[in-house]
Amino acid sequence: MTAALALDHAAFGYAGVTRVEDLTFQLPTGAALALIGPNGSGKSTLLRGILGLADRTAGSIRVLDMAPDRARRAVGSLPQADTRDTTLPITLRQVVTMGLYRSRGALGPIGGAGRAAVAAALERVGLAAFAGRRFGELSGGQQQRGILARALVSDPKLLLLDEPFNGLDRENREVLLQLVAELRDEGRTIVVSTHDLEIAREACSHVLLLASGHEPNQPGHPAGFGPLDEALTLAAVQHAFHDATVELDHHTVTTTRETEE
Ligand SMILES: Nc1ncnc2c1ncn2[C@@H]1O[C@H](COP(=O)(O)OP(=O)(O)OP(=O)(O)O)[C@@H](O)[C@H]1O
Repeated sequence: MTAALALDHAAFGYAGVTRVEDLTFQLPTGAALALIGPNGSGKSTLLRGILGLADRTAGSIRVLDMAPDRARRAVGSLPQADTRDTTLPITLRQVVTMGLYRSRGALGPIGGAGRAAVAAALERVGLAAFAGRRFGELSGGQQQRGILARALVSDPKLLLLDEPFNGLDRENREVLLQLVAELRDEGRTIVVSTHDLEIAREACSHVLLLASGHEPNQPGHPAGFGPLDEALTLAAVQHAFHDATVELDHHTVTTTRETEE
Protein backbone atom coordinates (compact mmCIF):
# COMPACT_ATOMS: atom_id res chain seq x y z
CA MET A 1 0.00 0.00 0.00
CA THR A 2 1.32 3.47 -0.84
CA ALA A 3 2.31 5.56 2.15
CA ALA A 4 0.13 8.62 2.81
CA LEU A 5 3.32 10.56 3.57
CA ALA A 6 6.82 9.67 2.42
CA LEU A 7 9.70 11.97 3.39
CA ASP A 8 13.34 11.38 2.59
CA HIS A 9 15.81 13.71 4.32
CA ALA A 10 13.27 16.50 3.84
CA ALA A 11 13.82 19.94 5.34
CA PHE A 12 11.44 22.90 5.41
CA GLY A 13 11.68 26.58 6.24
CA TYR A 14 10.94 30.10 5.09
CA ALA A 15 12.76 32.41 2.68
CA GLY A 16 15.39 29.72 2.18
CA VAL A 17 16.15 29.38 5.93
CA THR A 18 15.68 25.80 7.18
CA ARG A 19 13.56 25.52 10.36
CA VAL A 20 13.09 21.75 10.57
CA GLU A 21 15.33 19.16 8.92
CA ASP A 22 16.39 15.57 8.44
CA LEU A 23 12.86 14.21 8.19
CA THR A 24 12.85 10.66 6.87
CA PHE A 25 9.74 8.58 7.52
CA GLN A 26 6.80 6.88 5.85
CA LEU A 27 3.34 7.13 7.34
CA PRO A 28 0.96 4.33 6.30
CA THR A 29 -2.43 5.23 4.86
CA GLY A 30 -5.07 5.24 7.61
CA ALA A 31 -2.55 5.95 10.39
CA ALA A 32 -2.89 8.79 12.88
CA LEU A 33 0.42 10.51 13.56
CA ALA A 34 1.01 12.54 16.72
CA LEU A 35 3.52 15.30 16.08
CA ILE A 36 5.10 16.15 19.41
CA GLY A 37 7.84 18.59 20.32
CA PRO A 38 8.60 21.76 22.24
CA ASN A 39 7.72 25.25 21.01
CA GLY A 40 9.74 26.17 17.95
CA SER A 41 10.79 22.61 17.07
CA GLY A 42 9.07 22.95 13.70
CA LYS A 43 5.73 21.17 14.05
CA SER A 44 3.73 23.86 12.23
CA THR A 45 6.49 24.27 9.66
CA LEU A 46 6.33 20.55 8.85
CA LEU A 47 2.53 20.78 8.52
CA ARG A 48 2.97 23.72 6.13
CA GLY A 49 5.57 21.72 4.23
CA ILE A 50 3.06 18.90 3.80
CA LEU A 51 0.63 21.46 2.38
CA GLY A 52 3.34 22.85 0.08
CA LEU A 53 3.13 26.21 1.87
CA ALA A 54 6.62 26.21 3.45
CA ASP A 55 9.82 26.07 1.37
CA ARG A 56 11.35 22.63 0.95
CA THR A 57 15.02 23.37 1.46
CA ALA A 58 16.37 19.79 1.13
CA GLY A 59 15.30 16.20 0.45
CA SER A 60 11.97 15.04 -0.93
CA ILE A 61 8.35 14.67 0.12
CA ARG A 62 5.39 12.81 -1.40
CA VAL A 63 1.89 13.43 -0.09
CA LEU A 64 -0.71 10.82 -1.12
CA ASP A 65 1.90 9.84 -3.72
CA MET A 66 1.88 13.36 -5.22
CA ALA A 67 3.88 16.55 -4.94
CA PRO A 68 2.45 18.59 -2.01
CA ASP A 69 0.82 21.32 -4.09
CA ARG A 70 -0.89 18.72 -6.31
CA ALA A 71 -2.11 16.78 -3.25
CA ARG A 72 -3.54 19.87 -1.50
CA ARG A 73 -7.07 19.31 -2.83
CA ALA A 74 -7.22 16.02 -0.96
CA VAL A 75 -5.82 17.47 2.27
CA GLY A 76 -7.92 19.17 4.96
CA SER A 77 -6.20 21.38 7.47
CA LEU A 78 -7.04 22.95 10.79
CA PRO A 79 -4.56 25.75 11.54
CA GLN A 80 -3.63 26.84 15.04
CA ALA A 81 -6.44 28.74 16.75
CA ASP A 82 -4.37 31.90 17.16
CA THR A 83 -3.88 32.26 13.41
CA ARG A 84 -7.59 32.77 12.77
CA ASP A 85 -9.30 36.05 12.06
CA THR A 86 -12.51 35.99 14.09
CA THR A 87 -13.43 39.60 13.38
CA LEU A 88 -14.79 38.97 9.88
CA PRO A 89 -18.57 39.42 9.74
CA ILE A 90 -19.31 35.99 8.33
CA THR A 91 -21.50 33.15 9.49
CA LEU A 92 -20.39 29.68 10.53
CA ARG A 93 -22.05 28.32 7.36
CA GLN A 94 -19.96 30.67 5.22
CA VAL A 95 -16.77 29.62 7.03
CA VAL A 96 -17.52 25.95 6.35
CA THR A 97 -18.45 26.69 2.73
CA MET A 98 -14.96 28.11 2.22
CA GLY A 99 -13.70 24.53 2.58
CA LEU A 100 -15.36 23.72 -0.77
CA TYR A 101 -13.56 26.47 -2.67
CA ARG A 102 -10.32 24.53 -2.64
CA SER A 103 -11.81 21.80 -4.80
CA ARG A 104 -14.27 23.88 -6.87
CA GLY A 105 -12.65 27.28 -7.24
CA ALA A 106 -13.78 30.42 -5.43
CA LEU A 107 -16.04 31.66 -8.22
CA GLY A 108 -17.79 28.41 -9.08
CA PRO A 109 -21.38 27.89 -7.89
CA ILE A 110 -21.70 25.75 -4.77
CA GLY A 111 -24.91 23.99 -5.86
CA GLY A 112 -27.19 21.59 -4.01
CA ALA A 113 -24.50 18.96 -3.48
CA GLY A 114 -22.18 21.58 -1.98
CA ARG A 115 -24.90 22.87 0.34
CA ALA A 116 -25.64 19.31 1.45
CA ALA A 117 -21.93 18.71 2.12
CA VAL A 118 -21.76 21.88 4.26
CA ALA A 119 -24.86 20.80 6.21
CA ALA A 120 -23.43 17.30 6.72
CA ALA A 121 -20.07 18.66 7.93
CA LEU A 122 -21.85 20.95 10.42
CA GLU A 123 -24.02 18.08 11.60
CA ARG A 124 -20.95 15.92 12.05
CA VAL A 125 -19.28 18.37 14.43
CA GLY A 126 -22.56 18.95 16.29
CA LEU A 127 -23.08 22.54 15.14
CA ALA A 128 -26.02 22.27 12.72
CA ALA A 129 -28.10 24.54 14.96
CA PHE A 130 -25.44 27.27 14.82
CA ALA A 131 -25.05 27.47 11.03
CA GLY A 132 -26.43 31.02 10.76
CA ARG A 133 -24.53 32.39 13.76
CA ARG A 134 -21.72 34.87 13.26
CA PHE A 135 -18.47 32.93 13.52
CA GLY A 136 -16.79 35.40 15.88
CA GLU A 137 -19.65 35.07 18.36
CA LEU A 138 -19.15 31.33 18.87
CA SER A 139 -17.14 29.98 21.80
CA GLY A 140 -13.52 28.98 21.21
CA GLY A 141 -14.42 25.29 21.23
CA GLN A 142 -17.29 25.84 18.78
CA GLN A 143 -15.01 27.83 16.48
CA GLN A 144 -12.52 24.97 16.60
CA ARG A 145 -15.25 22.50 15.62
CA GLY A 146 -16.43 24.88 12.89
CA ILE A 147 -12.94 25.02 11.40
CA LEU A 148 -12.81 21.24 11.58
CA ALA A 149 -16.09 21.14 9.63
CA ARG A 150 -14.45 23.45 7.05
CA ALA A 151 -11.57 20.96 6.78
CA LEU A 152 -13.97 18.00 6.44
CA VAL A 153 -16.39 19.44 3.90
CA SER A 154 -14.22 18.52 0.92
CA ASP A 155 -13.96 14.88 2.09
CA PRO A 156 -10.16 14.92 2.57
CA LYS A 157 -8.02 11.77 2.51
CA LEU A 158 -5.43 13.41 4.77
CA LEU A 159 -6.21 15.74 7.67
CA LEU A 160 -3.64 18.02 9.30
CA LEU A 161 -4.66 19.30 12.74
CA ASP A 162 -2.35 21.89 14.33
CA GLU A 163 -2.77 21.81 18.12
CA PRO A 164 -6.53 21.17 17.86
CA PHE A 165 -6.90 20.38 21.56
CA ASN A 166 -5.35 23.62 22.84
CA GLY A 167 -7.68 25.54 25.09
CA LEU A 168 -10.56 23.06 24.75
CA ASP A 169 -12.70 22.20 27.76
CA ARG A 170 -13.34 18.55 28.60
CA GLU A 171 -16.57 18.32 26.60
CA ASN A 172 -15.10 19.74 23.40
CA ARG A 173 -12.01 17.63 23.89
CA GLU A 174 -14.11 14.45 24.12
CA VAL A 175 -16.10 15.43 21.01
CA LEU A 176 -12.87 16.00 19.10
CA LEU A 177 -11.29 12.74 20.28
CA GLN A 178 -14.43 10.87 19.21
CA LEU A 179 -14.35 12.58 15.80
CA VAL A 180 -10.70 11.71 15.26
CA ALA A 181 -11.52 8.06 16.05
CA GLU A 182 -14.42 8.10 13.55
CA LEU A 183 -12.31 9.72 10.84
CA ARG A 184 -9.67 7.05 11.32
CA ASP A 185 -12.30 4.32 11.08
CA GLU A 186 -13.22 5.78 7.69
CA GLY A 187 -9.64 5.16 6.51
CA ARG A 188 -8.47 8.77 6.51
CA THR A 189 -4.90 9.54 7.51
CA ILE A 190 -4.48 12.13 10.26
CA VAL A 191 -1.56 14.19 11.53
CA VAL A 192 -2.16 15.93 14.88
CA SER A 193 0.36 18.25 16.47
CA THR A 194 0.00 18.41 20.23
CA HIS A 195 1.88 19.14 23.43
CA ASP A 196 -0.34 16.66 25.25
CA LEU A 197 1.17 13.19 25.25
CA GLU A 198 -1.94 11.68 26.79
CA ILE A 199 -4.00 12.85 23.82
CA ALA A 200 -1.40 11.36 21.50
CA ARG A 201 -1.86 8.03 23.25
CA GLU A 202 -5.64 8.20 23.07
CA ALA A 203 -5.93 9.33 19.46
CA CYS A 204 -2.89 8.17 17.51
CA SER A 205 -1.21 5.06 16.11
CA HIS A 206 2.17 6.63 15.31
CA VAL A 207 4.37 9.36 16.75
CA LEU A 208 7.00 11.73 15.40
CA LEU A 209 8.96 13.46 18.15
CA LEU A 210 10.74 16.66 17.18
CA ALA A 211 13.53 18.29 19.17
CA SER A 212 14.47 21.94 18.76
CA GLY A 213 17.98 22.91 17.69
CA HIS A 214 20.54 23.42 20.44
CA GLU A 215 21.04 27.07 19.44
CA PRO A 216 18.03 29.36 18.95
CA ASN A 217 18.44 29.58 15.19
CA GLN A 218 19.22 25.94 14.55
CA PRO A 219 16.48 23.91 12.90
CA GLY A 220 14.42 21.32 14.72
CA HIS A 221 15.05 17.65 13.98
CA PRO A 222 13.45 14.27 14.71
CA ALA A 223 14.00 12.61 18.09
CA GLY A 224 12.02 9.49 17.22
CA PHE A 225 9.44 8.08 14.80
CA GLY A 226 7.42 4.88 14.69
CA PRO A 227 4.32 3.11 15.97
CA LEU A 228 3.34 4.92 19.15
CA ASP A 229 3.83 1.91 21.44
CA GLU A 230 7.43 1.54 20.27
CA ALA A 231 8.52 5.12 19.61
CA LEU A 232 7.02 7.01 22.56
CA THR A 233 9.82 6.08 24.95
CA LEU A 234 11.13 8.06 27.88
CA ALA A 235 14.51 8.49 26.15
CA ALA A 236 12.93 9.87 22.97
CA VAL A 237 10.61 12.23 24.88
CA GLN A 238 13.53 13.46 27.00
CA HIS A 239 15.57 14.03 23.84
CA ALA A 240 12.73 16.05 22.31
CA PHE A 241 12.08 18.10 25.47
CA HIS A 242 15.74 18.33 26.46
CA ASP A 243 15.30 20.95 29.15
CA ALA A 244 12.12 19.54 30.67
CA THR A 245 11.35 17.00 33.36
CA VAL A 246 9.45 14.10 31.89
CA GLU A 247 7.48 11.36 33.56
CA LEU A 248 6.30 8.33 31.68
CA ASP A 249 4.66 5.11 32.80
CA HIS A 250 2.10 2.68 31.45
CA HIS A 251 -0.81 5.03 32.02
CA THR A 252 0.38 8.60 31.87
CA VAL A 253 2.93 10.56 29.96
CA THR A 254 3.48 14.12 31.07
CA THR A 255 6.00 16.83 30.50
CA THR A 256 6.44 19.66 32.94
CA ARG A 257 7.51 22.12 30.25
CA GLU A 258 5.12 25.04 30.12
CA THR A 259 3.76 25.88 26.69
CA GLU A 260 3.61 29.46 25.49
CA GLU A 261 -0.10 29.94 24.93
N1 LIG B 1 6.24 32.43 8.60
C1 LIG B 1 7.44 32.28 9.18
N2 LIG B 1 8.52 32.97 8.70
C2 LIG B 1 9.74 32.82 9.26
N3 LIG B 1 10.00 32.01 10.32
C3 LIG B 1 8.98 31.31 10.83
C4 LIG B 1 7.66 31.42 10.31
N4 LIG B 1 6.84 30.60 11.03
C5 LIG B 1 7.63 30.03 11.98
N5 LIG B 1 8.90 30.45 11.86
C6 LIG B 1 10.05 30.02 12.69
O1 LIG B 1 10.25 28.64 12.47
C7 LIG B 1 10.62 27.99 13.68
C8 LIG B 1 9.70 26.82 13.94
O2 LIG B 1 8.38 27.33 14.20
P1 LIG B 1 7.08 26.42 14.21
O3 LIG B 1 5.92 27.35 14.33
O4 LIG B 1 7.12 25.48 13.07
O5 LIG B 1 7.31 25.60 15.55
P2 LIG B 1 6.25 24.75 16.39
O6 LIG B 1 6.97 23.50 16.80
O7 LIG B 1 5.00 24.60 15.62
O8 LIG B 1 6.06 25.67 17.65
P3 LIG B 1 4.75 25.95 18.58
O9 LIG B 1 4.62 24.73 19.43
O10 LIG B 1 5.14 27.16 19.34
O11 LIG B 1 3.60 26.15 17.66
C9 LIG B 1 10.58 29.05 14.78
O12 LIG B 1 11.91 29.48 14.99
C10 LIG B 1 9.74 30.16 14.16
O13 LIG B 1 10.18 31.42 14.64
